[in-house]
Amino acid sequence: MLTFPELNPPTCRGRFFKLPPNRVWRSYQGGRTLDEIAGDENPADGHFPEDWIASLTAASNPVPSSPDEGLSAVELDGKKHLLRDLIAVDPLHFLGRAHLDHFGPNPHILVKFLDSAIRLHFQVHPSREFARRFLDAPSGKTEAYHVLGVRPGHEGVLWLGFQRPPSRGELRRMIEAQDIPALKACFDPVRVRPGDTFIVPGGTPHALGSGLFVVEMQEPSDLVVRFEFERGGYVLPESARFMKRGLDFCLDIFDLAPRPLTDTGNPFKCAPARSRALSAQSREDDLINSEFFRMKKLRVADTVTLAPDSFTLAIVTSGACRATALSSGYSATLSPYEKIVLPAALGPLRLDPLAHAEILLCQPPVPSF
Ligand SMILES: O=P(O)(O)OC[C@H]1O[C@](O)(CO)[C@@H](O)[C@@H]1O
Repeated sequence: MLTFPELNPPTCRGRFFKLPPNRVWRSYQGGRTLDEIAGDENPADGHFPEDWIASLTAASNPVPSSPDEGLSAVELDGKKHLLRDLIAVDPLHFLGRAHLDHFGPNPHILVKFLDSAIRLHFQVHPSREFARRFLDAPSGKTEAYHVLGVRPGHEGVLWLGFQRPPSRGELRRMIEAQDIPALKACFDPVRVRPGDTFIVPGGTPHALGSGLFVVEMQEPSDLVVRFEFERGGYVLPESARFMKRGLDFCLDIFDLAPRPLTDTGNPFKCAPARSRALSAQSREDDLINSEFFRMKKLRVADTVTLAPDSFTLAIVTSGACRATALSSGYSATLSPYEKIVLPAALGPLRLDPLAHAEILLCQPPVPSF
């Protein structure tokens, strides 16, 4: 076990941890909404359109801004520590025995606020199976989006799966020629609204549209094949297109099955699977319960007590509340868009709403998967 002079298990116990903004460089532009949330006097879109939350995953960028880019930090007794280091001194407390035995000393999820000013590059991520078999990586990048907002003046669309898939040869031609109209014609964009949730399995060609503000949850990796080379005036260097493996290797990642969207069904949309009362006026909905991650939505209108069974990331998506760890009395007010890490062994957490609050709970998969 690692030890740090000022970090030891007792200092981590009996409390939860607020996560400050952790902005990450990306090749597309956005981030104005994140600036506004941070209280920036001159909010503006730029190349920091994402906030990586509870991240132990390093960003893979053409020119890294810092070696720790992507890794979340927390403040403890006035000092900043990487969440990775905090978990390393007390992994059993943060993750629990079953998780630790099954997944190792890592929360095994990556969560982000993603705030797009423009449509992202068309891209595809490897599935877990592909990553393990051909990339020597433990995780692929199945991902999910929970839509929080659509900027005024933007349509609010996602491009998910090929509705009219090209053959492998046609796809190679479109990518080599950067025939974007032909690539676009393979998709029917999907209109989205705040509150919608989508899951995008690894292998699915996709792009998030412009003006979206979402909570994105994914397997903990930054593996991406970007098959559109220019967006918003930024041209991706060769090394950032095909994971340095070449186009032919990457064509095997694509799911080329047709993914039709019908009036009654969108194969990527998640219907709330289960809803249960937490108290007289508060509810919990299961949005996603998959082998990759779990996401729940709480609507808190009166006092509730939660007893999470694993490492949990809680994000206030509207309203505000006071959170109290009952084992210690440690408490804090949570405002809109604040996020906290709850160690698996924290014990019961009481939430007293200050204004009707909506809270997303993001968790690793149950270890039996
Ligand atoms: O191509 P870029 O700028 O790295 O963007 C990749 C982004 O796309 C996503 O995979 C969403 O599709 C994000 O998780 C990721 O950060």
